[in-house]
Amino acid sequence: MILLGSTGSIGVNTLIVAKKFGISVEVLVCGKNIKLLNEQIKEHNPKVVVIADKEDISLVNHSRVYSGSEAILEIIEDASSSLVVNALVGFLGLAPTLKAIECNKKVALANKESLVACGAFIDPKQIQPIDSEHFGLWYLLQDRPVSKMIITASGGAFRDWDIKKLQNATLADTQNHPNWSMGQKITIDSATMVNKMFELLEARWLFGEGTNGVSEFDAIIETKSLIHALIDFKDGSTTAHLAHASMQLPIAYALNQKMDENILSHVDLLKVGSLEFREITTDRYPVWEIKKELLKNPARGAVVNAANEAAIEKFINKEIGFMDISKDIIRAFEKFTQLPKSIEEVFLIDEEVRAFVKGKI
Ligand SMILES: NC(=O)C1=CN([C@@H]2O[C@H](COP(=O)(O)OP(=O)(O)OC[C@H]3O[C@@H](n4cnc5c(N)ncnc54)[C@H](OP(=O)(O)O)[C@@H]3O)[C@@H](O)[C@H]2O)C=CC1
Ligand SMILES: CC(=O)[C@@H](O)[C@H](O)COP(=O)(O)O
Ligand SMILES: [Mn+2]
Repeated sequence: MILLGSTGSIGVNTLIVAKKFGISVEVLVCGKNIKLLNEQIKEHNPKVVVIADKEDISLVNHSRVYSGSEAILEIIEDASSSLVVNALVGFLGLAPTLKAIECNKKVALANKESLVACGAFIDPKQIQPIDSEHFGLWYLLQDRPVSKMIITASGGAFRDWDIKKLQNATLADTQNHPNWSMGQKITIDSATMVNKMFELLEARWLFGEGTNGVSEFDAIIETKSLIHALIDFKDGSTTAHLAHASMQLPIAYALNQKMDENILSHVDLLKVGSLEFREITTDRYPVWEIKKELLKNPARGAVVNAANEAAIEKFINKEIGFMDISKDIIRAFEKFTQLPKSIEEVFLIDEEVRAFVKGKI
């Protein structure tokens, strides 16, 4: 397989699962964590590696090392593996997703930003979702009419905070996720609830298309992250996908569709005792205000994604407070209303929205 983002949270879990199933690793791609990359090279013996910066090439213990985003695309084209696991973070993951699809490779997709920004131009048949909620929906889906798909949110780091204190929350505060251990950006997205908004879009692109496409999607908070997805069927039944909070189960299915062995221990409901559900409210999660409008026009995800990435950059640089991330997103959403008509337009909108949020236009 080709693994993009090998040193991240999903990347590391992917290598654990690949080892368990004896899946060979042809290409490793990462950013700046050369120390971990060197350990991965020793253990998985890839044929080629790609890193972010040219200056770091000499630090990598491998004879075939390339750098930069163009090199990622070239390697996807040249490599013989038919499976690309995309665990890059952010909009930079989109071009590799598109390249893998163009090369007719199967994409095991963790990089949700690909679908959020460009779902209108991606054929869901070429995607196997790694995101836990979409894996849950895929797992639950049967040949029966569905009335609604529901995904769950943990509520993020600030679900129990006094709302008045949220504006002054720090980057370190955002990283205290109650249930999952994940990369920095998605953990911020979880705290703003942008992650769940993105996941509604992801669900819409994956399951909302075609003649039997589902027309209603929503999210609720389940504080223990044991239920990941629910499906309301037209007949009045609701089914739920329960599993412990580990990405190894979705990854295992993405790498190996036939699963006849145990990956996780079962959830013991007697030990769990009780579950708590909460509504996602706009006072704590202001970005939820645009949910309805966004789901009506999911191609506007390109705007929301770009605004979110630019606002997060400002938050990390301490130029804005935590609640301003959502304000910036809403401001951009109100200003940019055009729908991209092509992939090229997605990239143009992305550039323009970033410039707007950063105050350059
Ligand atoms: N973590 C999770 O449980 C889940 C994550 N996702 C999604 O999966 C994706 C990855 O998330 P996660 O693993 O948490 O993120 P991380 O931040 O942990 O990992 C990101 C990976 O991308 C690499 N990377 C960053 N910039 C570059 C670059 N310029 N060139 C090459 N590689 C680069 C990083 O390399 P390095 O560290 O070496 O700089 C790292 O390997 C995100 O889209 C996220 O939303 C979805 C569901 C669950
Ligand atoms: C593991 C996974 O799929 C994440 O997307 C997770 O759902 C994030 O947690 P939140 O529910 O807090 O957004
Ligand atoms: Mn998720």
